[in-house]
Amino acid sequence: DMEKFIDLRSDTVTLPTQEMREAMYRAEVGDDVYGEDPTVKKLEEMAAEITGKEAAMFVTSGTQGNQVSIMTHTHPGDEIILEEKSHIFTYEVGGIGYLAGVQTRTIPGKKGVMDPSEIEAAIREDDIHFPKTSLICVENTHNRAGGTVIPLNVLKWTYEIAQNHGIPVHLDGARIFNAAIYLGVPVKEIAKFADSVMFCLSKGLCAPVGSIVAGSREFIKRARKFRKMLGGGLRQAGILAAAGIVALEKMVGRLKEDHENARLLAEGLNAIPGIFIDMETVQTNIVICDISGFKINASEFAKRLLKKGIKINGGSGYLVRFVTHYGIEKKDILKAIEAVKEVAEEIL
Ligand SMILES: Cc1ncc(COP(=O)(O)O)c(CN[C@H](C(=O)O)[C@H](C)O)c1O
Repeated sequence: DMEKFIDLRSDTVTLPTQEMREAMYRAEVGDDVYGEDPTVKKLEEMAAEITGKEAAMFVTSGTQGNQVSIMTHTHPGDEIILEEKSHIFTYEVGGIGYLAGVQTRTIPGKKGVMDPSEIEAAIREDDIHFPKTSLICVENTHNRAGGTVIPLNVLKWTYEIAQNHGIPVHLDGARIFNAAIYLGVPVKEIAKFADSVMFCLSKGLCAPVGSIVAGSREFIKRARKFRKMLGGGLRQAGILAAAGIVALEKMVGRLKEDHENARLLAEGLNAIPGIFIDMETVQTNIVICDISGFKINASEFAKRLLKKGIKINGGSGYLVRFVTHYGIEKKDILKAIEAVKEVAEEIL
């Protein structure tokens, strides 16, 4: 059973709180395809206000939110600029090619952050041979870089370059609330440097399902049709949106505990011979470790930790990710550090 494991695979594993379950049970609902679900509408209005956008739309997942945003911003045959290890490029099943029909121009980021001058250099000029660059995607926090935050001045600079070229910016803000807590600013101070923003209710904020896309009224109107096309037109979705409302009202402030737990974990792991962590990347709730010093890969390492009651994702490489979240307490962090120490002693 899940209970006996300390699950550090992802913040996607968070379970809904009792308060969310009660709100879901009591939710006032209607047919959201007709725009008649009062709870979905309330969530969308809250999300628009929080992001400082004109409108917002409930979507079934972060992936659906990113895909629908890209379909809305672009035309088939366009080129989009995004970071080479971004979620949109790495983990969305090639959806942007299949659904939006766009090609990608990836740029290697530093700690997940693309250099705005490299973005500008990648924008296509007007030439009979060239596709049009029609979107720039940024990810904040950046998952594979270790949950790193884009400095606000860099995000502003990126947005100014995009605006100078008449190109929209989409912000994959799956963990934008983590970024806002880290920076000590309201979410809208980040979201103002993007035309569309996606954020997840179902990760650190603990809702069982769903994400939000926010943008101009006109953008959301068109995005709603692409969502419908993908089968995302939901009926009495207020059952799900009710949990999202609790997430936004009650679960944001506590994210700093996840950040403190990640820092505690990183400091403990980094002291173990065979593990290397770039502590500058430990900013929010994700810890990426290089275990090549153990001479076993991520899958073998994950297997050994599983035997000690710790769940992390495997993989063929030598980078492993630990993610802290609502279900993880300080005692679990200390147990995880002990378990890794035992694995290190078995190996070294
Ligand atoms: C930056 C970012 N943007 C989008 C998504 C997609 O969200 P979902 O489609 O899983 O709701 C994720 C999920 N990330 C998940 C995780 O981290 O465990 C997996 C990798 O898909 C994400 O990290």
